[in-house]
Order: sequence, then C-alpha cells, then structure tokens
Amino acid sequence: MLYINKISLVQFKNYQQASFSFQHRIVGITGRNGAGKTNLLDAIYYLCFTRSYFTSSDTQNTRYQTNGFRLEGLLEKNGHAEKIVCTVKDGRKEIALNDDKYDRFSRHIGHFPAVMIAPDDADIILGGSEERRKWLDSLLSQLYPDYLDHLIIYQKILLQRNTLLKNMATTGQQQDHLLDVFDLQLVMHGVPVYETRQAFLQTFIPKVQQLYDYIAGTHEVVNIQYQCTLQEEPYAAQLHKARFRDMQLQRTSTGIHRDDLLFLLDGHLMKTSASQGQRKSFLFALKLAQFEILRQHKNFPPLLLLDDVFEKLDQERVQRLIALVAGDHYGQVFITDTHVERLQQAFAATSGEIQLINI
Ligand SMILES: Nc1ncnc2c1ncn2[C@@H]1O[C@H](COP(=O)(O)OP(=O)(O)OP(=O)(O)O)[C@@H](O)[C@H]1O
Repeated sequence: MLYINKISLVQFKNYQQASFSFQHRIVGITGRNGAGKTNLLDAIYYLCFTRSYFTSSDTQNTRYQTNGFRLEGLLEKNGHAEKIVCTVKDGRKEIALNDDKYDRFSRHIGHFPAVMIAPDDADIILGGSEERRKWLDSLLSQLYPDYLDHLIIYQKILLQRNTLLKNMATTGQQQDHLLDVFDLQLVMHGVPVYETRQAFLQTFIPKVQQLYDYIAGTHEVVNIQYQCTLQEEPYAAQLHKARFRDMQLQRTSTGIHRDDLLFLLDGHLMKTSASQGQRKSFLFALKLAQFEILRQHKNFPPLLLLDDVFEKLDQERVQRLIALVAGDHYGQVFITDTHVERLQQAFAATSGEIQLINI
C-alpha cells in the first residue's frame, strides 16, 4: 500500500508555510475558490513526479517574490516509511529520497505512482498531439524505467539532429556522416518507444471500454488508434528516405516524436464529434484505466488525486465515481470541492470514512 501521512509546503505557490497530516484513506480538501486546494494536490503530485502536473516552470511553482520552495512528504509504502524532500532555490533543484539525493530525477519516477484527474485534462482530447504523447509518456514512464531512459535519449538526439540540420542550411555544408550517426541512435531509442506504445494500447483499450461503460452508464464503443510513421516501414529506411526533405525543413519529419492517438467513440473522432458529457466520461475512463494498469503493475494502488470532479460530472456519474473510488481496491484518494456538504453527502452512501481538511 502507498500512503502519504504528512506533507509540508514552504513557499510553494500560494502557501507561505503549511503542513497537513492525513489520517484517512479518503481525504476531502475543501475551501473557497483560489484557496489553494489544487495547489495542495499539485504538491503531492510534485513529490511523486519531481514536477508539477500543471507547469514545467518552477518559477511558477515558487511563491511570488521569493526565490525558491521546499516540499517534504512523509509516506508509507508497503509498510516502509519513506521521506521525499524537494527543494528549489535560485533555479537549482534537488530531490532526495530518505536523505539520499538523486543524480537523475528520472530514477524517482514510478516508485510513488499517482494519477491526477483535473479540469485541464480536456486538452488530452481537444489539444494537439503533444498533449496525448505527454499523457501516454507519463503513464509508460511510471510502468517501465527503460522506456523513460529511451525517451530522454531520443529527445536529446532529436534536438542535436535538428540543430545540425539548421547549421547545415546556414553553412551550406553537407554533414552526412554525422547525420548517419544520429539516425542510428534515433532508431536505437525510437523503436523501443514505438514498440512499448503499440503493445501497451492493446491491453489498455479494453480497460478504458469497461470503465467508460461504468461511468457513462451506457455502452458506446471506445477505441484508441495509435498513429505512428514506424507502422509504415522500418524507421532506418524512413529516416534515410526523408533526409533530403528534413534538410529542406531543417527538422526531423519522421519518428515517434510525431506520434498521435485518435480517440474514437462509435467510430467517430471524439475531438470533433463527441458531446461534452461523452468526452468527460471518456477522460475519467482513461484516467481510471491508467490507475488500474498501475495498480496491477505495482501490486498496490497509486495515489488518486481528484480535482474539482463535482464541477465536471453530473450527479449520477459523480455518484458512480465515488462508489468506485471508495471501494477496497482503491488506495488513498484526495478529492477537492468548494462545498463541504456536497463532499460529505457524496461519501455518506459509501463505507469509506472521509477526513475533511478545510484550507
Ligand atoms: N506562484 C504563486 N505564488 C503565489 N500565489 C500563487 C502562485 N501560483 C498560484 N497562486 C495563487 O494560488 C491560488 C490558486 O490556488 P488553487 O488553484 O489551488 O485554488 P483552488 O482552491 O483549487 O481554487 P478553485 O476552487 O477555484 O479551483 C490563486 O489565488 C493564485 O493567485
């Protein structure tokens, strides 16, 4: 099991200094708009992922007019006490697990799995392909450390290759030998990422379908189509063929950095055809399926961070969601709402005892 027992925040977003202790499996966080409910969930997320769910800029995570922040979490994982400390000062970040500093933050990913469901998630459906890759990468990185390693190296090589293409255009100097080296490395690290994404989606889709039917309360066929240029022909051949075009474009036009996922409902593209309610149900199904996969893989449930769900779903669907997360195979659940009574009422019908924190 994974529990967070206490979190302390110093100069994190709107918090000057605060700590919160969590005694129950279900924790309700209430407070007026802008009180800092989402920021508290994000602090928990930060300790698990070494970054905010909402922004990659630590300046935005640092309280205005200060030069850094500190987060400390006391957790319990499978009976062992764990302490995570993250400090950011003058742009320098350090993360330590049980007082041991990480050389590479990516080593932390996957040890403290968590799933966040937040209002901005609609971008996964409505936004560009980058949003969908970001979501998929975050999930697969928690499952497979190798995946994250390949991805990090791939992105580094991609950047170098694109810089070379630009330099070649500026100087007029052909550097085929160097391009050959980059291409080889892109293949070495891109193909495993492609294979992992492809294989994962096969097992993932049935889970999303099952959860969609449950949350929506009706059956519509859900599908996720993986789109990758590597499906067409071997990557090495593709890079070779595209070299002239890449030189003209001054960027790498083929590879897993261009992948996309098509979300379909009854065969129609969700982005353009689904109703708002259908999209919301799908997002919950997607995130809860993610939770399910992580739970099976880790042998314990991840932390579940539910932000503003009452504003997003109608009462019937909220009640089905609450019944699900209050059940035994869910672990610690954090849920925010502006209305204390609404939160209490939602859990009243379940056996889950709720701790309420008003901020
Ligand atoms: N870097 C920062 N420094 C200080 N305050 C910040 C910083 N970033 C955000 N805030 C403040 O945090 C508040 C938003 O907090 P948060 O989103 O957690 O509120 P909330 O309780 O979830 O609100 P809602 O109910 O509207 O969703 C805003 O008042 C915002 O000005």
